[in-house]
Amino acid sequence: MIGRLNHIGVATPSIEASVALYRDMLGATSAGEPFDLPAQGVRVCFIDLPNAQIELIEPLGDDSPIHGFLAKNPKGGQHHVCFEVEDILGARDAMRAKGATLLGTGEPRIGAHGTPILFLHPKDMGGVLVELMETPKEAH
Ligand SMILES: CC[C@H](C(=O)O)C(=O)SCCNC(=O)CCNC(=O)[C@H](O)C(C)(C)COP(=O)(O)OP(=O)(O)OC[C@H]1O[C@@H](n2cnc3c(N)ncnc32)[C@H](O)[C@@H]1OP(=O)(O)O
Ligand SMILES: [Co+2]
Repeated sequence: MIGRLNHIGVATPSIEASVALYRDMLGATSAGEPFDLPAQGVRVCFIDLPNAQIELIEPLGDDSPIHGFLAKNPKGGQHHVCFEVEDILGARDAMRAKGATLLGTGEPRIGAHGTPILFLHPKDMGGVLVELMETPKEAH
């Protein structure tokens, strides 16, 4: 069911500091412009890699879903992995049937790439917060 790895989500207290870290330590120089996703409670910045992206995420607003993570991991850390799927609703129903816990209402929301996304609770996914993202149509 899952397709390519789209991105690795990395939570950080400072996107600016993390962009500098990835640039200076790892030579990752292709960071895009940061942008806010108020509906998702995060500020986002993508670092392009040859085969995927690093998604740097910073809390945005008091209700950000990553405040808890950063309280436990003040320097930030690997937060989630995002896999592409062809059909987000089909994937949702299949995961639900297999006993995965869908986060939020279970209805897809629009993510940082402008396509529908869902999250699966880490407790059912071997301790990994899994994001499913519908493959952008132009990618077909
Ligand atoms: C959407 C824009 C962008 C995109 O790609 O398009 C993004 O990806 S933004 C990403 C930020 N948004 C989300 O993460 C939404 C889904 N996340 C959540 O709903 C919460 O973060 C949740 C429920 C996973 C955790 O919430 P919280 O930290 O407040 O709850 P707890 O502290 O009670 O944690 C419960 C349990 O889960 C473990 N946990 C928490 N976060 C993670 C994580 N990132 N990876 C692995 N495990 C995680 C935590 O340690 C607790 O475990 P326990 O054994 O019960 O102590
Ligand atoms: Co993500």
